[in-house]
Amino acid sequence: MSSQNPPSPAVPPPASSPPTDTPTLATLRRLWPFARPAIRRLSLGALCALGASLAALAIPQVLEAMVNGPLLGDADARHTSLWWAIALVLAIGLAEAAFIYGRRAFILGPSTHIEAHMRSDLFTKLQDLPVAFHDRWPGGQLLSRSMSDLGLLRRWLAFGIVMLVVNTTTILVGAGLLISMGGPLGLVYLAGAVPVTILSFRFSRQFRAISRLSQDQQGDLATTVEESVHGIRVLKAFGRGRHALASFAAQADTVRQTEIRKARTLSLFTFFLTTIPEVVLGVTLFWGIARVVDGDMSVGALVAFFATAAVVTGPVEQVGQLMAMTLTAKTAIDRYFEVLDTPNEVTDPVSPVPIGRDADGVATGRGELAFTGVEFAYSDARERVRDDGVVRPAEILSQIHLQVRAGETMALVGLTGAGKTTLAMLVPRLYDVTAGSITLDGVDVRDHTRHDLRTLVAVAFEDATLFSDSVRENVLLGAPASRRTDADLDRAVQIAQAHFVYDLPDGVDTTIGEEGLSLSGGQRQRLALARAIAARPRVLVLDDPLSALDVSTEELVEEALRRELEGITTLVVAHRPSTVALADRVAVLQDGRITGVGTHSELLATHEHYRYVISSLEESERMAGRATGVVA
Ligand SMILES: Nc1ncnc2c1ncn2[C@@H]1O[C@H](COP(=O)(O)OP(=O)(O)OP(=O)(O)O)[C@@H](O)[C@H]1O
Repeated sequence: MSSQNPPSPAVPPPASSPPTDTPTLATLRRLWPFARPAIRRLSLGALCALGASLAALAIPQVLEAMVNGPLLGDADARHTSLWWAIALVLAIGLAEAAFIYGRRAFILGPSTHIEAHMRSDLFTKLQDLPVAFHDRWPGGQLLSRSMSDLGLLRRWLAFGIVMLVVNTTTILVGAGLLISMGGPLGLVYLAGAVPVTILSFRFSRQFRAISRLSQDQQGDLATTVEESVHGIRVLKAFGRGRHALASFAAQADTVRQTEIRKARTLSLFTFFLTTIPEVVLGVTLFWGIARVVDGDMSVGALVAFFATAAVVTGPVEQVGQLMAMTLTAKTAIDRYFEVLDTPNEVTDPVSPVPIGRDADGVATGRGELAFTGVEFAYSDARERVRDDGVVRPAEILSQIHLQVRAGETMALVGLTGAGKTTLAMLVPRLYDVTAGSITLDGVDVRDHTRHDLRTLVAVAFEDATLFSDSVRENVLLGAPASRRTDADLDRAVQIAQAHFVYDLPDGVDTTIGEEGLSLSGGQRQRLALARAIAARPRVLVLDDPLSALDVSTEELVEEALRRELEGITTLVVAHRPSTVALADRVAVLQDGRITGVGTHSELLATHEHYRYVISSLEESERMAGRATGVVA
């Protein structure tokens, strides 16, 4: 039943991958599933906008009737007709205002809903995508896609698309009226559409490329800001603030220059869009007056012609802005779907094996862990020719065979870069093995849903990530619903020796700030450990989560772990001899292979590389002033 996934194909990095360049209409069509629920309100909004522009076009018709009738016609009828005409213009003007209000009222809601819906789908996708994806995609690129790109899209939905439809309709209806009213005069006016169309194509091509560049650069800039804020302590400690500022300023200047190029391209296009209709209007004005003088056209028709032309000129001049908005929205949609379309290689099986749970919903099982012929390569690792002649990313782990007995604490030991963390991350499927299998109580970990597997396996990393929330919420993050009581919280806190939480200003309800920055490294690590314990797993994967603790506190934690978590299988990545000494057995990882398994003393007696690793760890401890004397 095992869902043997193929080796993960490389996730394309955003910076080096060619940007998606689908035709604009094809891109816009992708919005349909999001827009469909709101189509009624969007259509009503578009109808209101259309009504407003038709009302604007109707006013010149009344003007024509007014000029030809009351103003130039019979003096007796002038008075009454004039009032009627004024009342009509006023009514049409009020209708136009009402339509504009209706457009805003109908469209505002749907556009914000579409934005929220798309943002939530993006967040769900980001949660679902494997760690390999996040290794490749900088945070700022994801942030800019979920925030500024979707904001641009909302503005386009609320204004751009509607005005584009309305303006196009106004121009087409206006063109029809101009031809019907002015005959050849209308045709001369419309001749201006030829250069405008040619320029529009050129503009569209240029603007699309710059718009993409600008949005990508803004994503990179967001990444820099995010990294600088995240690493503010390092920057300050190394006095690199000025350097960081200089490189940020250079990057910000690149964005500024791209924005200027973008604005220049748009300004040039707008210049032609404004100039061409004005020139054509001048020519038609000259010819129109001549026609009136020759008696080929009435004064009222000429007034109406120019009033209509004035109504049409506005939308023509706005075409540049609206096209720019549309192309920017298209880029935003492309960038959004680049993430949404990324295939997920770490998926749930079609027929998952359910996990056992007790009456309280806590996972049950022995927790026996077995690695059989496990191989692993990071998809972005340097490629090399393998024995079978196939070029593949170089393997980090190869031919791993390891049995971790139920309830046993197994330490993983090896030199730096040997692959210990990588091996530990394969258990909860943060990455999938590229060959071989990992089983938990005889079931391939890929045969459980990821949710179930992560109920069975809890992880605590050296780099403890805490969320901007209370201690309580941070610790009970992964706890089963029935095990979220104060007693459960206290138990996890006790085992992790995190008693300091009771001394915080609001005790366990204290908000610990973004990533728990207000806590020390050791305190953060103990909270991360408490979180793993509170999850009530069958297997605990500890990636050196006690590295920031002093040896005596580490011993207390380890003792509590052994005493309280009896029966829970623990795989611990060990960087300190003291951690190793507390394990039941130790596995030696050497150049991506397990070269020895046994108790600490057995390995000391028989395994040369192990002795070397342990003495290196001892040496590091000594240099850090924390000698433990485990080897001796
Ligand atoms: N996301 C990644 N993409 C590509 N290579 C990676 C990635 N993460 C780790 N590596 C590489 O995999 C190898 C093993 O790394 P790993 O972190 O598993 O070693 P480790 O034994 O835990 O090291 P340490 O003791 O220093 O923590 C290293 O060469 C590392 O550069």
